[in-house]
Amino acid sequence: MSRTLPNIIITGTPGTGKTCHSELLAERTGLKHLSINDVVKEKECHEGWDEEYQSWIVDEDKLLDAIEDEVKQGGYILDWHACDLFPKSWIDLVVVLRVDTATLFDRLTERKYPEVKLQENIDAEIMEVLLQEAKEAYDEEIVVELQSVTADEMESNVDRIVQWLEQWKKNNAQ
Ligand SMILES: Nc1ncnc2c1ncn2[C@@H]1O[C@H](COP(=O)(O)OP(=O)(O)O)[C@@H](O)[C@H]1O
Repeated sequence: MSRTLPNIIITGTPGTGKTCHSELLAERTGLKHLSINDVVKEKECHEGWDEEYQSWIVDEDKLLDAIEDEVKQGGYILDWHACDLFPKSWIDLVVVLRVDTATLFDRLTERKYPEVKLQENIDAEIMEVLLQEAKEAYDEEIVVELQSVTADEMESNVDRIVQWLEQWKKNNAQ
């Protein structure tokens, strides 16, 4: 079944700006912002709470089952810190947000992340874990890496995605 609207993943290390970008993009385009964190919580797609990391232990199969019917219809912005679990056939664009270490440190400190989680996320950003994950899971030409340090960058990132969306609509017009 072909979609009349695309699905876009906005991913990156926690604190890179996924939620801010997703909300702004949803506002500008009418695409639906799907915060996977909220789905995990609300639909209980998890196997409990990890005290050390202060986060849910996600049940990926349950999560995919919970969103499959909606997402397959198209028009979703999937906002999450992982991307390689979503089937390739669901996804049209993967945006990987990036920030420098100092900025990420400040943002995560402000969020009062536990030390172990803070360090792990800083390391993941330095090692480009999410970018590699995205490139391995999807065709490289649909993976876009964007800087997300300043508000101006967020504006231009969202503008770019809006332009991409318009082009996608033209290419997929029936
Ligand atoms: N491009 C940006 N420029 C300035 N501040 C940003 C930018 N992106 C995110 N932020 C700030 O960083 C923090 C984390 O953003 P958020 O969207 O919640 O990240 P994520 O969803 O990736 O964890 C927020 O306080 C937000 O205002």
